Amino acid sequence: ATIRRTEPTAGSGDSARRFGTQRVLVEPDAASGVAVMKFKNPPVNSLSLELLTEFIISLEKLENDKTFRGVILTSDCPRVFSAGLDLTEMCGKNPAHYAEYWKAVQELWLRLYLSNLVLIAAINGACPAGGCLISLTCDYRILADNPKYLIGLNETLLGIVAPFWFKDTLVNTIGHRASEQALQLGLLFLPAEALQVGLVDQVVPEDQVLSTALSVMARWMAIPDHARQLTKNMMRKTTVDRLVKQRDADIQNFVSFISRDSIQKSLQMYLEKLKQKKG
Ligand SMILES: CCCCCCCC/C=C\CC(=O)SCCNC(=O)CCNC(=O)[C@H](O)C(C)(C)COP(=O)(O)OP(=O)(O)OC[C@H]1O[C@@H](n2cnc3c(N)ncnc32)[C@H](O)[C@@H]1OP(=O)(O)O
Repeated sequence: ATIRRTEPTAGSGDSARRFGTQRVLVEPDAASGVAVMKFKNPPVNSLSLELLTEFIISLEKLENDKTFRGVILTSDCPRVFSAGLDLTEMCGKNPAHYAEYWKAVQELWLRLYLSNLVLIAAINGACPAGGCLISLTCDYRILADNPKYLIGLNETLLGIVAPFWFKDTLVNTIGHRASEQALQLGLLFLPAEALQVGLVDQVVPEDQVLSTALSVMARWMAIPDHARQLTKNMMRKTTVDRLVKQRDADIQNFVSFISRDSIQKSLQMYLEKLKQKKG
């Protein structure tokens, strides 16, 4: 994928210190050691191969810069945090493309789930499927209180199956029984329900999502990094190792599953339904 980096804006002030790429804006605050990373892939921040690649690059840059200890993930697109994996990347393409795409999805998850940074999701919009997965990799989730901002792993509604590492990430967050129901039914939770089941940690008025994320971040950053990082590693490494051990097999499973005629038909019908919703 071609990556176009955004140039720093001329002049002084915050905008002058922004960096990032075309689809991932990074607003760094060196004084606090916190960066706000905003997805900007209109209209719905679907996780295209380009967005995944740019996300990985921006994250790596922040991980390697010792100035930064915390990152807030949020959306630059109104009303949507992320619509999840880009369905057009999984429809009508060839097996090599599916393999490349899935490898990028795995890579992002691996890097996020064991990131040394404190990651906080400031969920300012709808958050289905892959969008929910990204938020689940964070250390803390804050969701805007809006009945349109549904969150969950709704894969079964599309006729597809969340892979084991999506499932593991959910189970680690809300437990086995709640995950069993949520995954089989493809549940998309309202904010209050998401809070009740433990899918998010806080629900706040829409205009307070970012400020809440910044105050929560201060609390997490008060903990010595080495102790927090080792603890995070202890909690998450087994889950990550499961995928690392069978990464290639997982890609092969994805490619053969997604290439099935029946799955292609289901995805195409789902995309059609999304488009018809407007008309
Ligand atoms: C053995 C291993 C097997 C592994 C199997 C595969 C596992 C796959 C795992 C992951 C699953 C996913 O992440 S799949 C994606 C699931 N996502 C969704 O179901 C969300 C779909 N989108 C919506 O519900 C809505 O778009 C929204 C609530 C997010 C926003 O609604 P809004 O009304 O604001 O916008 P529109 O619906 O009008 O959409 C605008 C525009 O965007 C297109 N669109 C939406 N979502 C996607 C998407 N995920 N990918 C690609 N394109 C998407 C939509 O069609 C509209 O397009 P047009 O403007 O051209 O009409």
